Formats: sequence, C-alpha cells, structure tokens
Amino acid sequence: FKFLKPVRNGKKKGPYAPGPKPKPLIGNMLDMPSKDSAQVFIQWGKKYDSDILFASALGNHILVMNKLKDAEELFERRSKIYSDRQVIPLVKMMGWDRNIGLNQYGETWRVHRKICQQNFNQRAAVGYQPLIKSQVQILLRGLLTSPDRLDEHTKMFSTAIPLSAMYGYEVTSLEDPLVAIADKSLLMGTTLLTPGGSLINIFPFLRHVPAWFPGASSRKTADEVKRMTEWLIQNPLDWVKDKMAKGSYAPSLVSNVLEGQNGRGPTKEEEIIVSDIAFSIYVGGSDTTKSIVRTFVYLMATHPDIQRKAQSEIDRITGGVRLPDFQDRPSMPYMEAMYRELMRWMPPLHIGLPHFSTEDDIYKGYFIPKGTTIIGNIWAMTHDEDIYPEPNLFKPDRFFDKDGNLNDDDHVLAYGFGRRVCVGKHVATSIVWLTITSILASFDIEKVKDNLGNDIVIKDDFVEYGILTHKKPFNCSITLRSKFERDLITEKLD
Ligand code: HEM
Repeated sequence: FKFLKPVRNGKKKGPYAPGPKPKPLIGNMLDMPSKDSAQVFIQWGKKYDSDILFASALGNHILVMNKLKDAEELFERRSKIYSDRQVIPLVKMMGWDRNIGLNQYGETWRVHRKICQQNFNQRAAVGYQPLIKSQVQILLRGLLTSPDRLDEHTKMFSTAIPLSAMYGYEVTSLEDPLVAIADKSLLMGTTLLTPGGSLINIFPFLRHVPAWFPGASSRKTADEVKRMTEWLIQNPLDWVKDKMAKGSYAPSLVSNVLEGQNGRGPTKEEEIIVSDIAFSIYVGGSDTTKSIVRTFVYLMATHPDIQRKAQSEIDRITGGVRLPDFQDRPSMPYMEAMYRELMRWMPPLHIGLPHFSTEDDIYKGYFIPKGTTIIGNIWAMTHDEDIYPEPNLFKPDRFFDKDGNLNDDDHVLAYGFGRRVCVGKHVATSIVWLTITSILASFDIEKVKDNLGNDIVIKDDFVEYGILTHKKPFNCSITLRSKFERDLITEKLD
C-alpha cells in the first residue's frame, strides 16, 4: 500500500483551506464529484463557510475557488505559479499531450501559445470575419430549409469554421471521418478522464501492466483514442500537403506555415508544431461554439420578450433589408448585453480547465502546496448573487446601468483565466456574436404548440459531456421573419 501514501512535496507551511474531512488512507477520494462538480463545490462553500476549499485524495490536492476576487488573485496576479496543467498519465497515453490546452507550462506550450496569439489576437481575429460570415450564412440556410435539424446544423457549423481556418478543409457531412472520429475520440477520452472513468487516474502504476490485467482495460481504450488522435493530427496535414503539391488549395493556417518563410519549406519541427496547434484549435473551438449556440436557441424559445426587444434593435440598425455585420456591433448595445448574459448564464465549461500550481504558496493564511490542482468554479462566479442578483434568471438588462448605458462588466469569465485564458476568445466572441445576431435578424424562435394550440414546455435540462455542458436536444419552431430574409439568406456571398 505504499502507493496509497499521500505525496507531500515539502513541509506543510500552514493549515489547508476548509473542506471535507479526509478519511484515513483514501483522503477525500469519495467526496470528489464525478458530475455536477460546479454545484457540488458551491455546496461545499456553504457547508464549510468558505469561498476557497481544499481537498486531497491519494496525493492529489485540489483547491477550489468559488469567487472571482480569489481567481483574479491566484490566476492573474500570481499567474507565474498558477499556470501549469497537471500531468495525467492517461492524457499522454491518449496522445492528448499534443493539445496545447493540456500542455505543461513550459517551453513547448510557450512556443505554441505564441503562434496562437499571433494568429488569433484581436487584430488577427478580423481576418477570420469573412469565413465566419459565410459559415453563419450556411447555418441560416440550414435552419431555413430544415429547422427541425438544429442539432445537426449547429454541429456542422461549429466544426466547419475551425476545419476551414486551420486546413482550408470543407466539411460537407457529419459522417466525414474528420468529424466522426473527433467526436468518438473526444467522448471516449473525456469519459476516461472523469474521476470514476478509469482506475489509472487513481492508480497510475496500472498504465504499466498489460491490458488484460484486471482493472487495466482502460489502457485498451486509451490506445484506441491515441490511434484516433494521431490520425486526426496527421491525416488533415497530409491532405493539405497533397493539395499544395497539386497547386489547388484554400489558404489556411497550416498551408501558410507549410509554405514557409522566404520560400524555404518548413522544418519537421515546424510541421509538428503547426499540426498540433491545428488539432488543438479544432477540438478547443468546435464543441464550445456548438454548446453556446444551442443554449442560445433554447433561451430565445423560452424568452419571447427578450427576443422581440433584440429583434427591434437589430431591425433599427439593419432596416430589415440586410443581414447584420461585424461593423454593427458597437451600435447594438442590447445584443452586446445578450452576448454577455448568454456567456454568463451557461458557460460551456462550468469549472473551466483546471490549472496546476508549481510552487508552495500561502493565500489568506492557508497553505497551497506545490502541485495542487486549482479549479476556478466559473459557474459559481457567474452565478454569484452579490454580483448578479437572481443569477438563475436570463436577463440581458442586468448589463445596463441606471442611465440605460451598457455597464463596464465586459470580462467574460467563460473564457477562463490568466496566462491560460482561452487563446481563441477574440475569434470565439466574433463567431458567437454574429451567429446570435443573424439568427434573430432572420428567424422567430418559439415553442412548438400541441394539437390544442398550447405551448409545449421545453425542459430546462443540460447534460455534461466530460468538461463541457450542453443543452439536451429539444424541439422548437424556427420560422423566417420576412421575405427579405429569404433572399438575403439564399443569396451568394461575395
Ligand atoms: C464560446 C467559445 C469558447 C469558450 C467558452 C472557450 C473556453 C475556454 C476555456 C474556459 C479555456 C481554459 C482557460 C483556462 O485554462 O483558464 C479555453 C482554452 C483554450 N481555448 Fe477556448 N473557448 C471557446 C472557443 C475557442 C475557440 C474558437 C478557439 C480557437 C480559435 C479556442 C482555443 C482554445 C485553446 C487553444 C485553449 C488552450 C489555451 C492554453 O491552455 O494555453 N477556444 N477555452
């Protein structure tokens, strides 16, 4: 049982923050939530009367922060020591250590992050606007022709943007292996990574025993995910190379790097870096977008007054004779408030991506040992009653001050924190804003009616897939607002 002994990296330099009482040998293993973590951590906060909470199981320490001010202190002001990611054996076994979001805080991450920042900063994000516009129009066309297939259209939309931006690749069907394999591997992988998903998370030594060994079956799954991951990284890269060799390709991040600087081809290292980045952007940027767009449609079906108010603002700016465009954004404060409220009300990653500490630290008199997993409970922060009264209500108006002006609360916590904050957030905000504004410009979204003409209730049910939360499938009616819109949606973009 030597492996059951808690690992202590150094001397304990003070009390730990409050939290559930550890049991002998296993610590808080049985207290760790396997689902609804955000809610469980809020309950811990109430029970132990603390905004920061500590728990520990088999040598793994976790610190949870339920309040923004604590997250700002540790993730932002002390970011030097709170920006790592935990080394999880399964992550490497599945080949997911090639995803920048899971990279350790070191040289490889720095190089990848720098390239991402150069390509997705606020100025560079403008370069993606034509692509976003054309994909939004395709989404609208889909909703026009088969409004009952919302799930498929949003799925196609959310994968088409990163695949086109990264590889110049056009997806035409959800059966496309690039979509199907990404889905399958993400589902298998994130299931393994949940606390109860694999014994390897608890007993890392199991990764060394053969797959037939009792309790080690997840090694087989991890191997399968790894094969899929490698395919997802290599296959589109080869596809771009092939297209380039034939001289017919749509420019993309990968093709730009493969062209190399000053005509010199890329080194093997550059090739690996760009294919890892493209893979990370594909998996980081697709399901998040899908989650938020579906939540939005659900909210519009259930909040008709808010929908009408937004539509009248949009019509005032577009005159109802054109689709909204990016330059309209500053003239549409209500849509800005809508965007903020949407991201607040249902952040797709409720507890973000946990960070990991690289040095011992003391905060508010509590000891945080080096090697602690640090969780910023985004959900708790965006539902903090002190900042957002009646937090469960969807109310864009909360972002206006008493004079009717947009307030200055424009920090969208859904994108995470500090040095690891979502590197695609400028692109993401453009995608989400144009999508929700264009959908409202074009369609009325309502509940479906039963035979007697009564509204059929849409359940307020969401489901967690790994780290992401999605609205469960639902029916609603999506109908075109006017004949102008039909022409605008079906006309070809320049
Ligand atoms: C509504 C859409 C999105 C949401 C809510 C979202 C949210 C997040 C969150 C919470 C993190 C973790 C931050 C942390 O560790 O504190 C993250 C990381 C990341 N996101 Fe996003 N994201 C979205 C869209 C995108 C898009 C469109 C891209 C690509 C263009 C992208 C690329 C990434 C990458 C590469 C990381 C890893 C950053 C790192 O570890 O250094 N995301 N995102």
